[in-house]
This record gives sequence, structure tokens and C-alpha cells, in this order.
Amino acid sequence: MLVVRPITPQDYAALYTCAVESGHGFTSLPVDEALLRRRIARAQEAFAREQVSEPGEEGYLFVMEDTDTGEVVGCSGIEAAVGLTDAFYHYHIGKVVHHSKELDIYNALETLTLCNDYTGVSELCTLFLREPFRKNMNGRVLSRFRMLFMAEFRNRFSDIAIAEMRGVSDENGESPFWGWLQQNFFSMDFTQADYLTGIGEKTFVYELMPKLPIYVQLLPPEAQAVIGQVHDNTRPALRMLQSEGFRCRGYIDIFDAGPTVEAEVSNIKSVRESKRLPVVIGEVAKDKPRFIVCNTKVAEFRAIQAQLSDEHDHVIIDAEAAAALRVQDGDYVRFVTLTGAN
Ligand SMILES: NC(=[NH2+])NCCC[C@H](N)C(=O)O
Repeated sequence: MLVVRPITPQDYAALYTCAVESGHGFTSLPVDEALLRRRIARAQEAFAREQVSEPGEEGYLFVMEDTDTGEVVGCSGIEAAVGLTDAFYHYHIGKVVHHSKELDIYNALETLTLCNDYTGVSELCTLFLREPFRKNMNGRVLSRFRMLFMAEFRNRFSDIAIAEMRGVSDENGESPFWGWLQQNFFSMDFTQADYLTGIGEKTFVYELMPKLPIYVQLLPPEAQAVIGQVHDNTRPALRMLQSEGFRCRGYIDIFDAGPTVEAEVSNIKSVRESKRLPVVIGEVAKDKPRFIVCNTKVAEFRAIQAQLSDEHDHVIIDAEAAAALRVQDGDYVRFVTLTGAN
């Protein structure tokens, strides 16, 4: 069975494999031993913190494990609040109108303005599922269980959640948006800049990034064309988040121009539709629908996909699911349907 659980130091090698397999453009999983070990240590601290009244430095990182083989098949994370100890950047797409009444000339232009508008919001991040396991709705589970975690532990997260979607780049790591930045401002290639931000080295961004608003129309056409566009591999993830209610509000990545999508946590579909009920362990009929189900613990958090029977004042799950979730009769679980529109 595939079980989502908090990452532990023993998962280091598996996380490293995910970092290697995720390739370039995947900022939050750089192939860097010190950083990956730090991520694990930060996650351990976050899960160990019992009383959290407001989101802070916590970086939750989970792995999905095949409990039959002990193999880690993917990872997924939530940052409680970004940009509290360093600056967190976006370009905001704005509009200016140059208008002359006298000459009867009207031009509406788009601008890009460097900003830190998402400071303090929660971020869904670091989702990677290894290729052989991209089936049986595992990807949906590995993304959407996070909505259940946020719903269950509301005060650990901000009112707003974002996800930065990977922008357009080719198989050599060349990004059309980065091209003009590289040429005029950065003098380094995309993979290097991306790697530096991934390891938390961001002062060069402030030092080198154009800080004055930029007229989009003055950018080369190939850079304009990818503003707000996602990498082909990211399309399913974007669709999934859109069906949860996430929308792009005009914020894009400063390097590859990929869209950042945003939602009010309380409005996320899986947060709204999730239910929390006590468990009765028993027989579940074969024709019952599948759900994402999690327990209600932090350090001992577990999430799985399973069939269950919703009896309105309790749910019936089978013994195998109960064991995987580490719950007993009377313990609460939170769950949301896995099939359906999503
Ligand atoms: N694709 C990138 N590496 N972009 C740079 C990092 C952007 C991110 N919002 C941050 O400030 O950390």
C-alpha cells in the first residue's frame, strides 16, 4: 500500500533520488546534499512542534512510501509561510494606459513589476512522483492530501495558499523568458540561477534583477509568448489545482515566467468538502468509492487512498487501511472523495 507520512532522516537517499530524477527547472529539489539534509531537518522540527498558533518557519515535507517494499516513490511539501527570513519574489503583471485625449490616441500596455506580495502566505511545493508510480491516481493523492492536512491544522497555515508552477523551458534547460534576463542582467544560465535560488542563495536576485517596471511589449516575442505559461509536464498539476479553485492572479515567476496560482485555504474544494468523522473498523463493500483519507495527528501523520463507507456519523474503513493510518475504533479521520471532477 502507498502511504504518505512525514519524511525522516532515513529517507535522505530516496529524497536525493527524487532530486536527481526531477531534473532542471524543479527549483525546490536541487541536487545538493547539504540542502536536502537541511530540508529533512526542518521538516522534522515542523512535525515535532506540537503547539503552533500561527504559521512561521515550518517547512513540512512528506514522502509517499510503498509499504510492501519500503521504497519511497515521491515527495510533497507545504511551507507554512514563505519569505519571513528572506525575500520571496514575483513579477506582478500590471497595466498602464497611455492616453492622449487631444490626439485621440490610446495605448494599454502590460508591465512586469518585481514584488514581494506573497510574503507570509503558505506554499504548496516540492511535489514529485517517480515515473513508475504515475498511475492509480497516486499523483492526486500526493498533491491533494495536503489540502486535508491544511484543513485539519488550519492555524499552522496562512489564509492564502499558493503554488508556483514550472514555466516553459526546453530539454536543455533553456527558458525563453530567462533568455533576455540572462543577456541583459544576469550573465549566467537558467539552470545555475535556478539552482542558486533553490539552495536559498537569493541575494543575487535583488542585486541583479531589473527593479524598475518593465513594459512587456518591449521584450522579445519568444519571452512574451511564455508569460504565464506552464511547462508541458506541469499541465496536469495545474489542471488539478484549478479544479481545487486555485487561480492565477497575475503573479509569475521571475525567472521562467511560469504562473503562480493562489486560493483562499478555506475555499479550496478539498478543504471545503473534506469531512472529519470517527472510525469504525469493519468490512467495506467492494463497490464503495475511493477517498483520500488521513489521520488527525501531526508527527504521526498518515494519508492513504482507500475505499470507505461514509455512515454520516462515522466511517467504516477496513483493518488494512486502519493499520496504515495508525487509527483504532473511535479515532478520527479526515477524508475527501478521490474520484469525481478532480
Ligand atoms: N524559478 C526560480 N528559481 N525562481 C526564483 C525563485 C522565485 C521564488 N518565488 C522565490 O523568491 O524564492
